[in-house]
Amino acid sequence: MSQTVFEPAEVATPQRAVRIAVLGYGAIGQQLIEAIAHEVAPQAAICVVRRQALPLPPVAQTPLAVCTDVQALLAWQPDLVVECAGHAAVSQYVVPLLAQGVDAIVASVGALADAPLHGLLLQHAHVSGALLRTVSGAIGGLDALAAAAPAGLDWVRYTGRKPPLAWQGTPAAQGRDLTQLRQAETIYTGSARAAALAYPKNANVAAAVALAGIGFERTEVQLVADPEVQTNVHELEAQGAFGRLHLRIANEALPSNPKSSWLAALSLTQELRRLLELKRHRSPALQQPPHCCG
Ligand SMILES: NC(=O)C1=CN([C@@H]2O[C@H](COP(=O)(O)OP(=O)(O)OC[C@H]3O[C@@H](n4cnc5c(N)ncnc54)[C@H](OP(=O)(O)O)[C@@H]3O)[C@@H](O)[C@H]2O)C=CC1
Ligand SMILES: O=C([O-])CC(=O)C(=O)O
Repeated sequence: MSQTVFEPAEVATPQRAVRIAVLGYGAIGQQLIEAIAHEVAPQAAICVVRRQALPLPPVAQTPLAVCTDVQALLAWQPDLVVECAGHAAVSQYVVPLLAQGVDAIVASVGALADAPLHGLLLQHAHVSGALLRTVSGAIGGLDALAAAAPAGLDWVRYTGRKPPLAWQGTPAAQGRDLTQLRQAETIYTGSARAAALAYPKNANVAAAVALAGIGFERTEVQLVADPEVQTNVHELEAQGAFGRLHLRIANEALPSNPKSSWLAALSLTQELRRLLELKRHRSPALQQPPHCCG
């Protein structure tokens, strides 16, 4: 018998495989799917949501279904959705899926800087009972920040420092030749809200820090293009009644996208592990071989 994500002894009445929808097949999505198929949930049915209906080869013998619209995805009845496609996919897919009671894990945390969208997500999760999880992504220490917040935080600062190449295609490239940068240049200072909205592919971490700590307006953000660094460096500093926090993390970027850190993909995978574990306790029947859409 092939291996399942759940311990067979713990499964009362096997009925079907857990169905995981993955939004986006880019640098993070491909890492995530490899992890699901090889280790996290080898018997899961996976449906990949793409902008175009391009077929995908199976990963570790797991057939990958492909959907290109929300109606087809809803018809497939996913048990949970993992978003790694960008801010637009949050409103396009996560909102209607949450409304239908589908648990969601969101990597594009910066999308929640759009206050009406954030409100809608929370409302749908509340009404449908679905879980909405955002990831710490490319940073860490958010558990400490969240724990410290109720006791009072005086200030929270986040600095995102990446090589110039990682800022191509962003407002940082306007009026500036990033390839000619010889020293570190601050390309943004301001609130986490404005950072997340202006840099949707680079400031999701700023949004995650804001959500964990003192919110989008009060979280101070600095973004730096730095030719001296080879990694994506994230720094979190905070002071409050608890004491003082300073965390610095130097992340390897994913080979196919210099903007995105490998840790972001690992963090999404870890959140998926946690959610599957929770779902296993809630509905032990989720385990049998898949029946895919697409
Ligand atoms: N929280 C964190 O720490 C981090 C969060 N992120 C978030 O994760 C996202 C994905 O990162 P990454 O994988 O590196 O990015 P990539 O650009 O490598 O991949 C994004 C993928 O999403 C697809 N896509 C884009 N829009 C849609 C849509 N509306 N519907 C379906 N698919 C879509 C793209 O498809 P196509 O090929 O057709 O263009 C592409 O395959 C980022 O945009 C960012 O928002 C990223 C890094 C860190
Ligand atoms: O992956 C990273 O290093 C961080 C990132 O892009 C983001 O915060 O959006």
